[in-house]
Amino acid sequence: MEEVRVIKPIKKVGGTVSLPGSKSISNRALLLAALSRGTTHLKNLLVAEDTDMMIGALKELGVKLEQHGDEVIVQGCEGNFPVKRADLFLGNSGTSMRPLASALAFSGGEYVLDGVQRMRERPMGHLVEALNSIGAQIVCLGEQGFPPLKIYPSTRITSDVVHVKGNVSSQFASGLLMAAPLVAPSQGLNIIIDGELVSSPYVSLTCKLMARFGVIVSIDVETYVVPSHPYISPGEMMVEADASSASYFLALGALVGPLTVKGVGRDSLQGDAAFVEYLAKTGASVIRGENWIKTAPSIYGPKLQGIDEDFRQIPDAAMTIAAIAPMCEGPTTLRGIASWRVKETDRIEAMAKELRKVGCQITSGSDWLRIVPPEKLQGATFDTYKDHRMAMCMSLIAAGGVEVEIRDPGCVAKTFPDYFERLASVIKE
Ligand SMILES: O=C(O)C1=C[C@@H](OP(=O)(O)O)[C@@H](O)[C@H](O)C1
Ligand SMILES: C=C(OP(=O)(O)O)C(=O)O
Repeated sequence: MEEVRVIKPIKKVGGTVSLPGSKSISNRALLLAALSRGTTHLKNLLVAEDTDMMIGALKELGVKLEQHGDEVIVQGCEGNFPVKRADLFLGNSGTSMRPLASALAFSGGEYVLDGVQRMRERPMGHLVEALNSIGAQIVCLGEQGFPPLKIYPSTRITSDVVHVKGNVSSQFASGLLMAAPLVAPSQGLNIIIDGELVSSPYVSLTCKLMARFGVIVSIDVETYVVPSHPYISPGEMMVEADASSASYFLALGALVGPLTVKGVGRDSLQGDAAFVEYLAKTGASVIRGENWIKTAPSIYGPKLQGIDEDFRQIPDAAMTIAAIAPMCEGPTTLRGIASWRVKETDRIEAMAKELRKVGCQITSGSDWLRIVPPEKLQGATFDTYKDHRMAMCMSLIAAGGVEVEIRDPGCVAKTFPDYFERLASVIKE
């Protein structure tokens, strides 16, 4: 029988919650540590499915890596992976698939990169085209433009300029950036992002982390100039808490708080830390410290207000805004969310379907979603589409004072295995 998690109506939350490490930082740090000269000691690393995928792949590639819970010690191999032939299974982890494809493209080995069925439906075409345009030899073994990928040995970059499209996933640009310093020609590699760049804070995050490993990228409008330079391990690195995971608790604080999250704050490297700026527009009270954020209900009225905003910079945390929309006064419109359609599931479709169950009126288009809250919220049993964020988002509906059931709650393991336990720990009534 399929497992279901029942969440009783949540009337009040309180206290402080600490959160697991950032997925985006953890997977970048693991790869950069492997590409580095020297040993890196990573602390507060996320321990979840997505980081298991990256760690498993690096081990298969012969990287020496020791893990003790959320601490990992990586012996860098300077990009010269000891294992030259391997089949890598990367689950549904975009932050493993796209960066590893790039890092292995010029490593002189022969590799197959594959994942679960949904990963086979998530686009890779722009990245494969970009890599092949500068001398990589990558073919898509199934449908063109999608995994599984076969990487044939190549070591030589044939140009100092590469173009990559930015409108589908920023992970293509991030992958190219991280791979570039070890294979760039002596004058450097110019990575030009063509067209709009979605999820741009993740590319800034990539550059900031590359800098921690000794490589400085210079940016001139849409051109990223990456020097030919080895990565040097910073020795030790502390991973900050995951800002996307924080969004569920920050939303709860705004609905029935106050609640404080620890480990992410004003000085965060992550784009999703800006989630609270959108939350504040609903009228929620937000206070930020260096590495903590506290939210509480609005001081202006009994309900938060629906908002109409462009969310292309924070696609993951944007889902949390959609999830609280049924409890807001007036409609909420999310724009700039086309990338939702190619993530763990088609998140626009999934969100529309599930929010209708609680009585919302929903309209949507290729890159937008409009949610009109019901007069009276209904409890529901939610499907989660093997999407960790659908499960976490739908749990928030209980803060509207109704009982909810979450099907396949275990899918949160992708980025937040003990989400429901941490949720239970902040519920006061
Ligand atoms: O680079 C990253 O760490 C990520 C980039 C975003 O993806 P897209 O760039 O595909 O929107 C985000 O949704 C994903 O969870 C993590
Ligand atoms: C889109 C996501 O993941 P991925 O890193 O697989 O792209 C996500 O975590 O919401």
